[in-house]
Amino acid sequence: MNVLRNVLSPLATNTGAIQDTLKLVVIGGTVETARRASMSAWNGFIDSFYLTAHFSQEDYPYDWLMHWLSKQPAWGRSREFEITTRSVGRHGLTQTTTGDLQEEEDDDELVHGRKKRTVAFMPSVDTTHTIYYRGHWLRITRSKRYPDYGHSGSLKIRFVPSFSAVAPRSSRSVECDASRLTIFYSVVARNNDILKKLVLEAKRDYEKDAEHRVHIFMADTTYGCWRWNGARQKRPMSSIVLQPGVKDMLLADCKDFLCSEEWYAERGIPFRRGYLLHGVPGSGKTSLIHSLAGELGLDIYVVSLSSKGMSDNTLTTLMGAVPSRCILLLEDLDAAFTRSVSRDSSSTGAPKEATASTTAAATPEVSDGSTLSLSGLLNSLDGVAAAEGRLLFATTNHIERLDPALSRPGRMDVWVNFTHATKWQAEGIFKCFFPSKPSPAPASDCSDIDLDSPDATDASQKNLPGVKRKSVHSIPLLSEEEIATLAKSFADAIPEDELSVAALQGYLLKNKTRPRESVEEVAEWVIKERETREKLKKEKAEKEAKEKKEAEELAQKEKAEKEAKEKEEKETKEKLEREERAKAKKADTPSTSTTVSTTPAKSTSSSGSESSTGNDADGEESVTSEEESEKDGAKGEGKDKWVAVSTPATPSASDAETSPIVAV
Ligand SMILES: Nc1ncnc2c1ncn2[C@@H]1O[C@H](COP(=O)(O)OP(=O)(O)OP(=O)(O)O)[C@@H](O)[C@H]1O
Repeated sequence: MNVLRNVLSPLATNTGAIQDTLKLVVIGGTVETARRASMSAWNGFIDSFYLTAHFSQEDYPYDWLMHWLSKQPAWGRSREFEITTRSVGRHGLTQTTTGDLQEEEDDDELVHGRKKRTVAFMPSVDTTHTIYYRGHWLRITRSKRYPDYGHSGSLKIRFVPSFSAVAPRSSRSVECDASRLTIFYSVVARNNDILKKLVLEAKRDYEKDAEHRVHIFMADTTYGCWRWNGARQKRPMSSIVLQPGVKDMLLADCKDFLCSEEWYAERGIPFRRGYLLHGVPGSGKTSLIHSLAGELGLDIYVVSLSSKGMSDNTLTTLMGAVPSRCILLLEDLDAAFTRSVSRDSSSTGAPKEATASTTAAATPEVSDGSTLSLSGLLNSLDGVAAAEGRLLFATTNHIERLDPALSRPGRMDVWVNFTHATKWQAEGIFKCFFPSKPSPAPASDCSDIDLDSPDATDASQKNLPGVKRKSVHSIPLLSEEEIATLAKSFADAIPEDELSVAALQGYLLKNKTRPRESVEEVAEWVIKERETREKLKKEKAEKEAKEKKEAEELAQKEKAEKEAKEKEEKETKEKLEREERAKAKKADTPSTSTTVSTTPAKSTSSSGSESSTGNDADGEESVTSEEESEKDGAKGEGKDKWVAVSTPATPSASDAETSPIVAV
């Protein structure tokens, strides 16, 4: 008791101080709580005047707004922002910049042969910017949002491109990030009209910029999603040289399909259309699809069925995520089940485990983890989850290798055969390369025209979109008649259906400033081309023969090794078995009878047989025992033969009676 009193006594004397401290704590806490409450009330009050719109990175409006933002002059006054030379938004439009940088940069100029990069200002992540727009102050916050993992505990992260996914055009790989970006737009306004106006303006602006481009999306088999892969300049249909009527037929068919949704719905036909472009390599299949996409204003979604990690599920997911109006491109359909990018004879193209007559699921397990089956492919193309309104284009170099189920009408409605260049095509491509007068078509196709040339009389051409103001190459512009004559001579020198259009293009590219010479030298080139092809063919055949021989030799060697190994294993096994039997035999011998009978073999010949019938049920073992005994005996050659016999540990009376064995 005294001890306790001693402990508490100092406290009792300081009671006043403690009380004061407690008062201070209570008052301080109350004041802080009141301050926080009032702050949040004030913020809530202020926020109640704001309209806030959220734009998520997964959807198109996000791109529109990012595109719009990158063009806002307000960035000139901003104190925190990101500067990027990368294209802006998922759709990667190259933006013009604002302010001083734009004046200093000239996008068209080349520096040491490389194009100058355009610089764009972007809102940095997790900062709030204020922009004045049509009499309103907009508060803009771009922030990262991490996926909601749900309550089930099963975590499924959907990977979406991070902002840095706006990759350079040349890049095929796009950075992935588990987070998504969101933009919040807050504006003080009575109704949401101002936000609607903003979104519409951003959309219009964006679409205007997108007008001259075709956006390419690639299938990402790792995450089962689409990745933006670049925006390409539209290719005019006129730059594709095909037999007369083919382009027009395809274009008309596509247009007709795109405006026939109701017609399909009324008849209960799935609103899809498939085009199979088949034929030799370098004949313009892919180019035509790009050109059609540009003409129809559609994006292209590319799937390579032979890509690593492709499976039925992944393909179904991808097909389900394709937007309603687009071109879905299945490249190299024949390589779908071979996991081979090569198109030589070793690439069968046909499903390995499904014959052409069956559509049964064949799931070839291959080392790269791809488990795409034919039925999986068919289901994803026209199953319940497949998108409506898409134009499916499939290309193949080996139509004969396709499963009929894949190419039947309903899946592939229109087939177009692409052959080697005809004379007609040769003439056409020559004219495309050497136009007789400046063409308004984009410079990347056939109009690499030097407008500084004295022949470029039409000054107005200089302002045409897509026409470069300066060209590195000066192409002489010939008269229409001369071009026609040259084109005719060129076509005459080209053998019908022997060389690919791509090969002709390659030749003309080398001679793009020499139209006359290109015609003079074309016959020689054709001979060289034939020789080269023959040489390549021969080399290929030799290589294949060598590879085949090596493979056969290897197979034989492996077989011989395998056989030798098997033989060795068999012998080892037999030896072990023999040893085990001998051991077992010895183990059967009673420990007390370790004494070895030294009865001469002569006199125990009968006892030996008796031992096999007496103690051993197993005659075989007895024989072995005898054999071993013989072996032992053989060691003492010239002596009498001795056999070892044994007696049970505790011989029964009957045994004692019958056993002829005498332990010495
Ligand atoms: N008919 C054509 N008209 C114009 N250019 C063509 C034509 N065919 C091929 N080319 C040119 O040849 C090149 C290769 O063409 P493209 O890739 O379209 O051929 P492809 O048939 O798809 O070949 P592959 O089967 O190997 O994929 C392109 O640069 C293209 O400009």
